[in-house]
This record gives sequence, structure tokens and C-alpha cells, in this order.
Amino acid sequence: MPVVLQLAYYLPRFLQLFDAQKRHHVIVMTLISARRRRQEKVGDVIDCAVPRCYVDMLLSLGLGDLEMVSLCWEFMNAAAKTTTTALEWIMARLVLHQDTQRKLLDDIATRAGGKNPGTGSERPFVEAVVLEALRLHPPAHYLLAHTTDRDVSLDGYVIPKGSVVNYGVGDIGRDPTLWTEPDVFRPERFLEGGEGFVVRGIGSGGGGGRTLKMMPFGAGRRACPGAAVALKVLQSFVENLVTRFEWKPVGCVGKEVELDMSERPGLVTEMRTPLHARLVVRTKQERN
Ligand code: HEM
Repeated sequence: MPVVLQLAYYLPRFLQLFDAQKRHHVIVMTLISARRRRQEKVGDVIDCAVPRCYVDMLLSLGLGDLEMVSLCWEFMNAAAKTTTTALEWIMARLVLHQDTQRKLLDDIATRAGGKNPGTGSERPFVEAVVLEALRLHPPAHYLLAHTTDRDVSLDGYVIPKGSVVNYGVGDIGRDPTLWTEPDVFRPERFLEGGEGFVVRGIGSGGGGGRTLKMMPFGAGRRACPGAAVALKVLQSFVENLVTRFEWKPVGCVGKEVELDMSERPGLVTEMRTPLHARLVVRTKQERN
């Protein structure tokens, strides 16, 4: 296609993109300016009633507005879509596996009561549920592109300097040489004695020791800096959602609508059909 036609084809999209960027800039700058005014009024105090936030730290580095806006967007985009997508997959799994949902509720109740963990494992069952869902449904099926700064030798292959390297995160989690029955949702594999107990989800990128059995947050120096927050947030949301509501499939008893667990590939891999579930408020007795 001639260059002029190509430009004409992409121009409307570029204009839309510029417009979206302008709106993003205005929204984020409003928030940054509010923090700047506050700092001018009370100073960059650490031990005041309002805690020091990410923007305060950026301001203290003396960065320019454009750079701060870009960093804030990177954080917001990287944090929100990935975490909400992971939560949707986890809740879909709990709708599909009612036995796991009941076991989770029991484990939460026994732990809250200070009794021995219901699953007999030191790892809370909710953590196992979150990890198992991230293994099967990592929101990012590929990482951000990485590159080699020198020739690297790996398993007898040479990856030349300057190669663009990426990983099939989704495939690693379902590798049959690493996981038994990899397509089966079984959170118990992450409990003590299970093949996934070594996996921490963070640190070495989700591997456990030197073996990368899964890497939903990437690995190494450029691994997700929000992994620890994401895992805590997910566990807290799942615990609260399951304690307050019973999550059931839509439809009446015996005629439940089957969940569509297929994926919509993209930068973030979402559920092709967004989750629809029937929520029933749990009674106080059920919660305890
Ligand atoms: C379930 C939730 C999340 C998943 C699955 C996830 C996954 C990832 C992955 C795979 C990468 C690329 C790593 C690489 O290329 O090696 C990444 C990068 C990043 N994530 Fe997350 N993330 C999540 C939540 C968060 C949260 C909550 C934050 C912030 C609070 C965050 C901030 C970032 C940032 C800033 C980067 C870019 C790091 C860099 O370029 O060095 N993420 N994330």
C-alpha cells in the first residue's frame, strides 16, 4: 500500500490516540497538582495523618510533568487491568468448582477461629486458589519484550546479542513436564506436599528455587514490581467475596448456564464471555 494511503488509513486512529492521551494527561495532572499544592502547604512530611504516596515520591525526585504522568499511567494501567482480570478468572473458577468454594469457606472460618488450618497446610487455601488460577489463566500470556545485551548460551542454543526475547507464560503454566494433569484446576497442588508448594508467586518471578514452574509476574530484574501487592489484594478480595456471598452459576437448579471459560487473547487475556454469576448472601451461620 502506498505510504500516503497508509497514513490516510491510520490517521483517524492516531487522532483518537492523541485525544485519549490528552484526556489522560489532564486527569493525571489534576491529581499530581493536588499533591503538589498539598506539599507546598504542609511540606513533604512523612509522618503526618495523610500517608506519603507514590506521587509524593515522584515530586521529591524533581521529575518533569510529562515523565510523572507517564509513570503514573504505567502504574495504573499495569495494576488495574491485570488484577481485575485475574480476579474475574478466579471467581469464574469458584463458580465452576463449588467443592473448592466450600473448602475455601471452611478454611477461612477455621483460620479466623484460630483453629488448625482446615486444609492441614501452613499455606492458606485462598493463596493456593489464587496461585492455581494464575497458573491456568495468567492475565499476561506474554511478557514485555526483553533483549539480550550479549550472546547467551542456553540449553545448547546460542541466543545472539540484541535478540528480542519473550516467553510463553501461558504455556509454562500448563507444561505437562512440570505439572501433573496441567489442565485440571486443583489448588491442592499448591499445599504442603504438593508439586506447587515450592512456588511463591513472587521473588524469582513465581518459580520456587531455580525452577520456573510458572511466571505470571515475569522473572528477574524486570519482573512485575507490583506482584506482592497484587497477590495480597487478590487474596483479600476473594476471601471477602466468598465469605459474604455464595457464588453460583446463572440459571435455575438443574438448568444452570454453562460458563464459557475460553480466552480472548490480547495484551491482557480476558474471559471471552465476561463472568455472569448468581450471588446469594450468606447467612451468619454459614460464615462461621
Ligand atoms: C495479577 C496482577 C498482575 C499481573 C499478572 C502482573 C503481571 C506483570 C507482568 C507479566 C509484567 C512484565 C514483566 C516482564 O516483562 O518481565 C508486569 C510488569 C509491570 N507491572 Fe505488573 N502485574 C500485576 C499487577 C501489578 C500491580 C498491582 C502493579 C502496581 C501496583 C503492577 C505494576 C507493574 C509495572 C510498573 C510493570 C513494568 C515493570 C518494568 O517495566 O520494569 N503490576 N506485570
